[in-house]
Amino acid sequence: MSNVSGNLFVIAAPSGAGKSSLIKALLDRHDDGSMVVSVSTTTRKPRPGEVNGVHYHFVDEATFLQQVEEGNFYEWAKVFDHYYGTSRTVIEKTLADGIDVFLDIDWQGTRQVKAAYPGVHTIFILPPSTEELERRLRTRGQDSDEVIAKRMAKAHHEMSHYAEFSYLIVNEDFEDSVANLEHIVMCQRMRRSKQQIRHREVLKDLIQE
Ligand SMILES: Nc1ncnc2c1ncn2[C@@H]1O[C@H](COP(=O)(O)OP(=O)(O)OP(=O)(O)O)[C@@H](O)[C@H]1O
Ligand SMILES: Nc1nc2c(ncn2[C@@H]2O[C@H](COP(=O)(O)O)[C@@H](O)[C@H]2O)c(=O)[nH]1
Repeated sequence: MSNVSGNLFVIAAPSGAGKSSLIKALLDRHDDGSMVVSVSTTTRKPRPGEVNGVHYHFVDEATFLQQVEEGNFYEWAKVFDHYYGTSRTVIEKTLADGIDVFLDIDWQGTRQVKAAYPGVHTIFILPPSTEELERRLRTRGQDSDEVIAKRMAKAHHEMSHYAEFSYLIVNEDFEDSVANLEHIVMCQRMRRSKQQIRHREVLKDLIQE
């Protein structure tokens, strides 16, 4: 990917730790169109209130696998028995337009993104405890006991990958966590714009000579 000017951020966490809520809160604070969350494609069935094209692009398995064959995904993985993937063209176009992009994906997808785009900023969200994680999944009230049990059974494995990420946030107090996430994002934005100013200065000098 060349001439990329937006920043790419991956946020991963065990299911229920709060990553979608944190991304949403950050986007609500910065509603100027400078950052977006990528809408993934999935074979999972919509939860009550989930809207096709807003929360996910909901497709059947055959459609998903055809898109895999066609190379449409930037990354994809099977998570909790369902397929999930990130659209390649949307990511590349949004970044090229100078917009920061958040990917709410699992550790398998994160590995693929790191391999494709080493400049990605990776953030892992931890719950304060296993008990609190389960409480959050239950109070979210959107998954059956069976689904919650499956997600809790996979939580420790997901968390065992935390060291593959550049930043860790323990999501205990929600507002503190949003502030930490915002701090990481703003620091990376500033770094990127300083780099771009420096590149422009160097190019100007070189072209004048
Ligand atoms: N710091 C927090 N304290 C208390 N509750 C929280 C906190 N952060 C998030 N929650 C709540 O926990 C529940 C799970 O959050 P959320 O849906 O954002 O998790 P997630 O990591 O995106 O899960 P999934 O991977 O399944 O999509 C939600 O009901 C949310 O309001
Ligand atoms: N590798 C990918 N993982 C994804 C993607 N979209 C979501 N996810 C992860 O799946 C689980 C479950 O999500 P849920 O909405 O069913 O609760 C969670 O860890 C997500 O981060 C994706 O495009 N690629």
